[in-house]
Amino acid sequence: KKHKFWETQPVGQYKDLGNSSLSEGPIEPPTPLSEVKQEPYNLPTQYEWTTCDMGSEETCTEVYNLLKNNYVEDDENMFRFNYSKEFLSWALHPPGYYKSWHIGVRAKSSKKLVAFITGVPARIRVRNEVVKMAEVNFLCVHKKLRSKRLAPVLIKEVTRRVHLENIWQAAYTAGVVLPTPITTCQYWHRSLNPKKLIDVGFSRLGARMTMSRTIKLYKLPDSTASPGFRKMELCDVPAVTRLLRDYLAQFVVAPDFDEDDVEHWLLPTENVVDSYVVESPDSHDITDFCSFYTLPSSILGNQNYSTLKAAYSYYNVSTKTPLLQLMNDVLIVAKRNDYDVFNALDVMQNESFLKELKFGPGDGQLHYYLYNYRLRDALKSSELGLVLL
Ligand SMILES: COc1cccc(CC(=N)NC(=O)c2cccnc2OC2CCNCC2)c1
Repeated sequence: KKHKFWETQPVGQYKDLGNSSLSEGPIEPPTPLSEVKQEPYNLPTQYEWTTCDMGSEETCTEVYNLLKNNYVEDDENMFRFNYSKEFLSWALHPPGYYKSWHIGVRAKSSKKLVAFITGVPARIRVRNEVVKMAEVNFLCVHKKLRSKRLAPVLIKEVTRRVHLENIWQAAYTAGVVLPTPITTCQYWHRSLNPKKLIDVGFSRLGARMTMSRTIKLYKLPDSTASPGFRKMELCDVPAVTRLLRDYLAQFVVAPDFDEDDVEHWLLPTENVVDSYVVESPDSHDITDFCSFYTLPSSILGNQNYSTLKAAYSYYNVSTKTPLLQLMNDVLIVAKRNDYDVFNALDVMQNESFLKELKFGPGDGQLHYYLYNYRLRDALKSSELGLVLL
C-alpha cells in the first residue's frame, strides 16, 4: 500500500485537503516531555545508532562519502548530489544547532556508516505565526540497504530527538509526492557552460541549433551592470537582515531570520554560499541583495567530466535594482567563477526572471512539506519564501 508509514503520521492527509472545517495550525498538541519515548527506536539487530560529530574531520568525511555514493540522483540516474564537507559543516551548524540531531546508523560489525538523517532548528513563519521547527534533510540509506524499511525508523528517530527539545513541527522537501505537499515547485536551469552541459547529457542541443549558436545564445558579459554591486561583508549584516525580513514578509511561509541567522546563512563562505549586495553609490544604502549556494553533482559515467559545478538560487531581494538586472549580474558572477549551471525554483518572485534570463524548465519537481502543521489549502509556489539546502 502506498505511504503505509505517512498515513500513521501527523501530516496533512489527502482526504483533508480543502476541508475548511479543519483549522490551520498544529495537527497534534505537544506531548509532555516525560511522555516522549526516552530511548531510541529499534533498529535491525546488526545495526546501531550513532550521533555524528560533524565537527570531527573523520566523521564529516564518513558522512561526505556516504552521501557522495548514496544520496539523491536525478530521475535518469546521470547525476548525484555531491555536497562538499565544508557545505555539510555549514548546513549543520547554524545558530542553536543540536549535535543529537545529526543521526547516523552504523553496522555493528564493520562500524561502517550506512545511513544518515539530520535536523537543524529554524524559526519559520506561517502566515502570522512564527513556529520553532526542525528543518529535516540529508535522509540517506546506503544503496545496499534499500527497501529494508530503514527510512521510516530514521524519520521516527529524528522526530523523537526533535520532540525531546520541545519542538513539534518540521519542514522538509522531497522529489517524490507524499501526504501532503504544502506546495510543489518546478525547477529551472540556466546554462552557463552549454558545451559541457550537452557533453554530459544535462542539456540537449536545441532543434535547428548548432553548438556555436548555442554557446552564443548563453554568452554573458564579463562584468556586472549594477553600480555598487559587490560581495556582502560582515558590516552588511544589519542592513541585509532588514532588507530580507521586509521582503520575506509578503510570503505565506518564510524563515524568520534575525542577524545571527543572516550572519550564518548568508555571509559569503568560500565554495558554500556566495552573496552580493548593491550599495547605492551616493546614499551608501544597501538597496538589493542576491545569493546562491554551491552544490556540485557527480556525473555518473562520463569519460571527460566527473563533476557538474552547480549554483542554486538562495535568497534575492530587489528594492531599487530591477530583479532582472540583479539576477543577470548573479549569473555573470557565477559564470566568472566557472559554474556550469545556475538552478532556481519557481518560488518567491523567481518566475518574473526565469524565462527572460534564458532558464529552461527542469524535468522534475520539488515538493515542500510541513510536519504536524496543517494548511487549509496548498500554496502557489510564488507564496513560498523558504529555500532548503
Ligand atoms: C544535476 O544533478 C542532480 C543531482 C540530483 C538530483 C537532481 C534533480 C533534483 N532533484 N534537483 C533538485 O531537487 C533541485 C532543483 C533545483 C533547486 N533545488 C533543488 O534541490 C535542492 C533543494 C532540496 N535539496 C536538494 C537541493 C539533479
